[in-house]
Amino acid sequence: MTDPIRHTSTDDETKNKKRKRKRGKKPSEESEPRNPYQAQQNEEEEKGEGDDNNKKEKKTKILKGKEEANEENKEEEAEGVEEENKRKKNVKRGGGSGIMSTDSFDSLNLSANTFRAIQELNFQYLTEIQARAIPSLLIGKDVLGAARTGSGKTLAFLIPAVELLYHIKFTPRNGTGVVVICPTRELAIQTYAVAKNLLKYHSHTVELVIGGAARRGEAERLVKGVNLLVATPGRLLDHLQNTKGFIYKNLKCLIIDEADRIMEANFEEEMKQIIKLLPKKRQTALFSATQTTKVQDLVRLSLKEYHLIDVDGGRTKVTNEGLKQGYFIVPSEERFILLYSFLVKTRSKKVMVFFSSCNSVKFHSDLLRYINVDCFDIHGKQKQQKRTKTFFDFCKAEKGILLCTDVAARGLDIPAVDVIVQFDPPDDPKEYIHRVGRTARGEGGKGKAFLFLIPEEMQFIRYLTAEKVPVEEQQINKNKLKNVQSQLEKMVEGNYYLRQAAKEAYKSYLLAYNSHSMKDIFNVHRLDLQAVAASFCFCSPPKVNLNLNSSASKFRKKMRIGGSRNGFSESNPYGMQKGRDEIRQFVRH
Ligand SMILES: Nc1ncnc2c1ncn2[C@@H]1O[C@H](COP(=O)(O)OP(=O)(O)OP(=O)(O)O)[C@@H](O)[C@H]1O
Repeated sequence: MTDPIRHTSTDDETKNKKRKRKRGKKPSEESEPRNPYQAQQNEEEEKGEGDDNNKKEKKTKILKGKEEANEENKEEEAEGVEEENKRKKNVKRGGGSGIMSTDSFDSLNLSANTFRAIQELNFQYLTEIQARAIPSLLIGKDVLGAARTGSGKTLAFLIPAVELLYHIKFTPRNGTGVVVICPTRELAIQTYAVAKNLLKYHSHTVELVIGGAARRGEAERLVKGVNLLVATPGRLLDHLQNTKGFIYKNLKCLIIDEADRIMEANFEEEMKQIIKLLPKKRQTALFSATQTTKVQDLVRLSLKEYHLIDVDGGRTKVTNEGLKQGYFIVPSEERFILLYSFLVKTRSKKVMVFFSSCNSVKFHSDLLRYINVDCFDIHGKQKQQKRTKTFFDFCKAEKGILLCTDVAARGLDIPAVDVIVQFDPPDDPKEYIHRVGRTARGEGGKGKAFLFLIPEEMQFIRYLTAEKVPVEEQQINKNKLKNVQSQLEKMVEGNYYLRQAAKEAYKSYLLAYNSHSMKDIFNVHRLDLQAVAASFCFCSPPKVNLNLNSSASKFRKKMRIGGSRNGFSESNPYGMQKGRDEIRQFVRH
């Protein structure tokens, strides 16, 4: 069969657009809280410090000489210093719009081995969250850390974790001293890679335990002694309960990344059990870009006296400076056509497209490939090996399209993503923030994000605005939309596999819609099924067994028990959160 809407790739761009992250520019002149472990540092470090001191002494002499020669400039300099101090005051405590602080890594007095690993990353200055969280964690405080996406939270908790292991001289015989819990396997893989890098010059052991991986190999490594363990909740609990010889009684520090996500319904129970099993006498750190009341539950459950570090409190917007955000109001039947036209236009870019279900990712990736739009796809129904390979391949790619579910919404630090498309809307504004946070990361990062909404969903913008997310409507140039609907319909009709995939995707779209947490906006009963079917390339709605009414009535019943029909109010702008009986995140329909 010939492809009716094949497009050529002869105009493939050759631009090499590797972007380097900008770094902080000015060194700090303020003295830093001293690392309490400093006195214990070993000979190797002392030698390093000795060299440093010599250099510092030399530098001071040169500066002194210069000062004497420039007596007359002193006044000007003093003014300059005052200006600089004012500027620093702003930047240091979040007054600036960037993410960097003026503190450098050498001000932290880290062990030579950690410092060397950081130097190799070419990082010189701390980000704001690092400048504020690391000193507190180094002195053993519990921390609840909030800072926008892409602002360096990973190092903010991993550096103190590594320093802790170093200073208490943990060896494999001591078992696990630090556990880091991440909500998704890919995020755990990424965090493990950063931890491994930081530990490069240390002798401590680091391991990863995640669902979908070979459990036995993990167990064997745990028994040998893993000092820093990165894990997803389910697999961690499994090992805590079932792996004999896994020593966790010496645990000194528990770190929970994406803390609000970790407390979503499908992890909450596991987290409670994990916390019950782990030693009570330990340090705990919770981090996320977004906080919810659920985080407060976790705080009560796991933190003692803690430092609340909210870097972005008081900002007028919660998303990154370099991020331009827009939304399209597009009728259901034109959604795929708009996406297709958009992806063809942005072929030279690195784009992530979010869907509400695994089946939808699967169908759309099959369909796009079929019409010669190459793409990656990642979702929870794939084997872990494939997921991991896709993740790394997309990380390495300079351009390309990744279709994904919210499994890729949190924490992933994929280099140089240009555009985020939310083809299906997120479950709430917080998930929106995490999705768009996959671009414009780090200091000076730039990117674009586009949200697709059907006219019935327009109210969602109100909730984004209330959460300080600046979005602007984008006009659709109808002349630029590819006129391929009838060809697509014929193509899907004529291909058994595509037709089946389309049917599954259509069904999953409706089920995901039905389980949306903001039901007053995303009401499945208001959808025009003919138009929805068209967006899945059907000329009329396919027959699928949904039983939406029964789930909807179950939902309504639950809400009545809760005492409120919709739960909307000023203080609860999303409504219906507490009583929701179906969790849409990571849907596996
Ligand atoms: N001090 C630093 N200087 C320069 N770049 C840094 C620094 N610290 C971290 N980065 C880089 O910034 C990027 C974002 O960091 P990270 O992934 O830790 O963000 P995050 O705050 O955890 O984001 P998210 O909320 O999305 O999980 C990474 O590529 C990281 O290597």
